[in-house]
Amino acid sequence: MKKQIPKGLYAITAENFSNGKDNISVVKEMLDAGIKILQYRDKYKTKLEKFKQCEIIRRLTLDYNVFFIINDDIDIALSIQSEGIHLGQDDLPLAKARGIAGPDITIGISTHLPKQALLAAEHGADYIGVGPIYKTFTKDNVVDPVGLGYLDFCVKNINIPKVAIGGIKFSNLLEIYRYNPENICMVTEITASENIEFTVKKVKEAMNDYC
Ligand SMILES: Cc1ncc(COP(=O)(O)OP(=O)(O)O)c(N)n1
Ligand SMILES: Cc1nc(C(=O)O)sc1CCOP(=O)(O)O
Ligand SMILES: [Mg+2]
Repeated sequence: MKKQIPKGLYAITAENFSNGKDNISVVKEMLDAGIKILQYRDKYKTKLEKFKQCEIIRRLTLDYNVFFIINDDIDIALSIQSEGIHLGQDDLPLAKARGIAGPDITIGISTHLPKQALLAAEHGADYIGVGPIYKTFTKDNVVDPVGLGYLDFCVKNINIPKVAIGGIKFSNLLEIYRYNPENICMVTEITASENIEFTVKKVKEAMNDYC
């Protein structure tokens, strides 16, 4: 049976913005700090390297009862039985991904425009990424910031969970929080933090995210 993505803070790995640490050690710090939704994202490793890291992280996420999502690689997601996969507008189409992965896996779809959000919801996505809200340097070839207007549109018109993403920091968190998306995603604010535990706890408290 499909598990529902929990509400709250959503974290993503970014080994190249992790102060020289590898994904595994950053993930351990994130889980100890209380992260409950984690996406594995790595654009520089081979499939085998990603698979090996994901196998380790899968065991950790089961121990910590964390909702684990794999970016891009459906085959890795299926082989380690993650709760979810995340796909972008240039990845495999949602219907094809659903056909391969089956009904019980959560599929998240990145969206940057109202039409993309409406289509993703209509075609059975389990959540949408809404972004980049602000300018971000974490992702190559990223589209221009969509701003708070697009978040407002999604909150008012899309009835599956919305994950606000892109350039979100503790300093602008409350601007996003007042729109009340189900999830707020921070990448480098967490991975590049000198004290991940402190940062995660501070953010979760500000979001009233106590799970
Ligand atoms: C929660 C969330 N939202 C958006 C993205 C971006 O996905 P995509 O457009 O496929 O780009 P890459 O992450 O693959 O570079 C995401 N990963 N997570
Ligand atoms: C991976 C990704 N996808 C985005 C999108 O809008 O689709 S923004 C993004 C990176 C966000 O990183 P940070 O929190 O460090 O700005
Ligand atoms: Mg992708």
